[in-house]
Amino acid sequence: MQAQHVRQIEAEYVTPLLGLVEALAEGVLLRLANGKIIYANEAAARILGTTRGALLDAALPPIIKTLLNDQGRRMPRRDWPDNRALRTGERVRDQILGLVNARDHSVRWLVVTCQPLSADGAASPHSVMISFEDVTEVREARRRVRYLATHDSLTGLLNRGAFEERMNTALLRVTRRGGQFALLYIDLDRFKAINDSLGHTLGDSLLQHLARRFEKIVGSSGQLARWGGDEFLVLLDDAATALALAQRLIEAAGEPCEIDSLLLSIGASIGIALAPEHGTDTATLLRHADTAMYRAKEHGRRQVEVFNPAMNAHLERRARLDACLRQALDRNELSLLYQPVIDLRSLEMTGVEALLRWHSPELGEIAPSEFIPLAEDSGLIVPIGEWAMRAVFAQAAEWQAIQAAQSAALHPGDVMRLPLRVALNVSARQLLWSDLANTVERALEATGVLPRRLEFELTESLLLQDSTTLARNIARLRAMGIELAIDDFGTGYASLSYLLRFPISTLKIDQSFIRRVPDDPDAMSIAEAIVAMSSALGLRCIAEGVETREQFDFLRMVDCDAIQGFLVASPLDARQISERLTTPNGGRVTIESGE
Ligand SMILES: Nc1nc2c(ncn2[C@@H]2O[C@H](COP(=O)(O)OP(=O)(O)OP(=O)(O)O)[C@@H](O)[C@H]2O)c(=O)[nH]1
Repeated sequence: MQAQHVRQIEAEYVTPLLGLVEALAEGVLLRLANGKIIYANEAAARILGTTRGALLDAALPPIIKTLLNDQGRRMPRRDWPDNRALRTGERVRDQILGLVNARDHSVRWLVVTCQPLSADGAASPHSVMISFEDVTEVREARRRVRYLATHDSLTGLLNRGAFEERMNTALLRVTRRGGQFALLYIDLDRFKAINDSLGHTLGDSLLQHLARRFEKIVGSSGQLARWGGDEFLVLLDDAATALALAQRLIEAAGEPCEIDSLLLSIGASIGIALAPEHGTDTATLLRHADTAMYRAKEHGRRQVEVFNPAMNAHLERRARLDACLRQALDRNELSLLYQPVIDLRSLEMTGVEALLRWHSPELGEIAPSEFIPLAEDSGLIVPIGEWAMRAVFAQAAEWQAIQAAQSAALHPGDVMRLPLRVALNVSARQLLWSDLANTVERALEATGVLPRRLEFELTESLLLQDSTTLARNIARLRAMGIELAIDDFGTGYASLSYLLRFPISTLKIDQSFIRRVPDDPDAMSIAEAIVAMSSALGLRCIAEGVETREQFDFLRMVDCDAIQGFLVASPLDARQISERLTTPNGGRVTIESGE
C-alpha cells in the first residue's frame, strides 16, 4: 500500500517536476556531500560547455576547476558556494561567480544559488541543489556601459567624470591623512592649426597617438585623463616628480609621429597645481592648474609652470585687458605712431615704421608688448590688424601725395627725395588668415597708395611654418609689389633656407644686439655678420634700437643701410612726420658729435 502511494506521488508530482527542471533555462545540478554529481539538467551542460555524461561521470568534473569571485579573484575551494552550503547547512543565494574555462581560460559569469538538502533529523546535509544562470552577456554589457561612462571614446583614456572622482578620492586622502599630490594640466599648442590645415580626422589620430605616448610615460605613477579637446590631465601621487614628468610629456609630444605618411609633431604647455597647497577641492585645483598652463603658453609655449597665487592677479588683469580690448576698436582707443627709419649714408628719413598704441580710459596706456600677444591669442589681431592696415595705407597715401606735389614743384638742381617707405607689422595670425590678400587689395584700391611704398614686417618664427595659406599670402603680397621685411632678426632661428625661399627685401637686426654694442664683442660680431649676410643676399639691413653715438658709428663702420632708434628719432605722430617731409632739409637728422 505504501509502495503504491510512493509510486503515485512519483507519477503525479515528481515526474512532472523533473520534466519542468529539464526544461528550465537555468542550469540545475544535484551534488552529493562527497562531491559526486548525481543529476544535471540539459541547461547545466550547455552553460558549462560540456555534456551531461561528463558532468555525471566524475567526482569533480574537469570543467569546474577554477572559480572567480565578483571582483575577478580566484576563490579557494572551501569558499565555493556549494561547499559553503554543505558546510553551514544554509542556503547561498545569488552569488556571482566566474567559471574559468580550463582549455582557453575564457570566463563565463554565473549567478549561483545553492540549496542544501538534509534528511529529517540529520545533523548535516547529504547533498546540495545548485542552480545557476549565465549572465556573461549581461555582465559584459554592464562592463561596457561602465567603461563608456568613464572613458573618453576617442582615446580610451579616463574621461572628465571618472577623473574628477579619482581627484575627489585623492583629495579626501590628503586632507584626512596628509601628504600631497600634483595635478598636471596639459594643453597642446596650436592644435587648431593642425585641424584647420590637415583636417579633423588627422587631428583625431594625433590625439590618439599622443594619448598612447602619455600613457606610457605616466604608467602606474598616476592617472591620465582626456579632459576634452586637446587637453589632458594627470593626477600624480608623488608630487616631487611632477616637474620631471611634465618635461618628459612635453618632449614626447614634440617627437614626430607618422600619420598618413606625414610626420607631425606638436608642442604642449603644462600647468601644475599641488594639493593641498593650491586647493582642497577639484574645481579650485583645476582652475589653478589651468592658470599655470596659461602662463606657460604666455611664456612661449612648450613650457611647464607651477601655479603661484600671483598668477591669479595676472590672469585678472589679462581678463580685464581682454574685455577692454574687445571694445577698443569701436571706441576709437587705438592709434598709430610712426618711427622714422634713417638712411645711414644720407641721414635722410627714408621710411617709417607704424607702431600701434592703445590708450584705454579704464586702464591707461597699455604697452604693445602686453596687448598684441593678447590680441593674437584671442584672434582680435585680425580686426585690429585690418583697421591698422587701412589707417596706415591711408596715411601712406597722404605722404605719397605730399611727395608727388614736391616732385612736381622741383626746380633744376633740386635734390629729389626718396619715396617714403611705410612699414607695418603683420602678425602670424593675419598671415595665416586666408582672406588677407583680398583685404590688402581692397585697402590698396580704397586708398590709392602704391604698393612699393609699403613694407610688411614679419617675424622669423612665422616663416618657419609650413602652411600653404602663408605661402599663398606671401606670394600674392609680393605679386602686388609690397615689400617684406623680417623683424627682430637674429633672435630666432636665423635659418638661411627661408631667406632664400621667401622673397624678402629687408632684414631688421634685433635691438637686443644693438643695445649690447659696444660692450659685447659677440653681439657686435652677430650684428656685423647680419649686415654682411644682407649685403651678400642683396637685402636692405636696418638696425633697430639705436640709442648711442657709439652704436651709430659702429653701424656706419660695418656698412649697415639704415637705423631706427631714439638717437635719431622717437616715434612721432603722422602730423609730425608730414612736417618733417615738408621741411627744407627733408627731415634729414643731425647726429651730435660723440666727443
Ligand atoms: N581633431 C579634433 N579636434 C578637436 C577635438 N576637440 C576639440 N578639438 C579642436 O581642438 C582645438 C583646440 O584649440 P585651442 O586649445 O583652443 O587652441 P590651440 O590652437 O591649441 O592654441 P593654444 O592652446 O593657444 O596653443 C580647437 O580647434 C577644437 O576645435 C577632437 O575631438 N578632435
